[in-house]
Amino acid sequence: MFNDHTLAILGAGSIGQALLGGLIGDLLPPERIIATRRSEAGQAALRDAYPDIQVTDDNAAAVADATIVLIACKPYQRTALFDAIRPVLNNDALVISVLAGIHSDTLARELDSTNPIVRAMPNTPALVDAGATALAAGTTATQTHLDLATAMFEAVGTAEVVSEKQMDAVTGLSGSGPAYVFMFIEALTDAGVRQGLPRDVAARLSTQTVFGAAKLTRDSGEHPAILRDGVTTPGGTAIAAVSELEAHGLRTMIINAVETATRRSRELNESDE
Ligand SMILES: NC(=O)C1=CN([C@@H]2O[C@H](COP(=O)(O)OP(=O)(O)OC[C@H]3O[C@@H](n4cnc5c(N)ncnc54)[C@H](OP(=O)(O)O)[C@@H]3O)[C@@H](O)[C@H]2O)C=CC1
Ligand SMILES: O=C(O)[C@@H]1CCC=N1
Repeated sequence: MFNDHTLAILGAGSIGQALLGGLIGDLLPPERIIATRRSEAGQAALRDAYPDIQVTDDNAAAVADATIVLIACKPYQRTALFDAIRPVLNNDALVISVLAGIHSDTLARELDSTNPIVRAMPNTPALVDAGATALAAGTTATQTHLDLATAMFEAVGTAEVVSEKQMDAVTGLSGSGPAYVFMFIEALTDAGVRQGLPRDVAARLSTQTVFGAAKLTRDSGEHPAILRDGVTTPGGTAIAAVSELEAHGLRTMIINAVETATRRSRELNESDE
């Protein structure tokens, strides 16, 4: 599938490198990958971690021979990057954007191109090959382009195809979701410390509890409410805590948080902030 392809990763920070780590060697040989960063320090770190790929700060040179161009800078950093690549982007190169909120028609207009565009919304667990990515094809992308982009993100976790309209919700849920789960793990750890557990013990127990509960949900295919019922002995400890969480509106809090993040994703297409 990737036999004839050359990949340019423009803005290889956290997300760009997560993908790089999964692709290198398995799907693409390192000599057909080129990655860009602005800073000297960033480029040096890339060269250290991936000595066999090409690293540069020259985005125009990076896209000159690329058949797949992954745009992985922050949304507000894209103007300078687009100015650099606009004159030299190959017309038929597949452009994959992970920029939160930015629509494919906005990207096409800003790049002044009819290139096939696929949007992807990964998340940081891609760094450990446990990412959750949703992908949406822009109007000029074919099924082949979507399949190619999907295969890239499947190298670092799971991938779902959605409509472009659903991308803001995905950004609020799984794109931003690790932040909420990290907060939960931190809070659970503090709760253990509050009850007298040593912090390192509490941290290991809370992390493994979240990991185990996620794995059980995924592997069993059971509804989470059924699994929760399995933990709650009548008159026992877990139901006492569940009642406390319900009283404080855990469910509503999460629904509202995802709604706020989804709205913020929508706003990003309209602003440069
Ligand atoms: N972090 C997350 O959880 C997620 C992020 N995203 C999206 O992924 C994108 C990247 O986020 P993330 O990886 O966290 O951000 P990072 O800041 O880690 O990475 C962005 C990189 O872009 C580089 N960069 C900026 N401008 C240029 C330029 N003109 N030329 C070359 N390199 C450039 C920066 O390099 P330098 O540091 O050298 O200046 C930086 O390393 C964003 O658009 C975000 O919306 C999507 C899903 C999840
Ligand atoms: O906060 C952000 O903009 C990025 C996009 C998804 C997760 N983090």
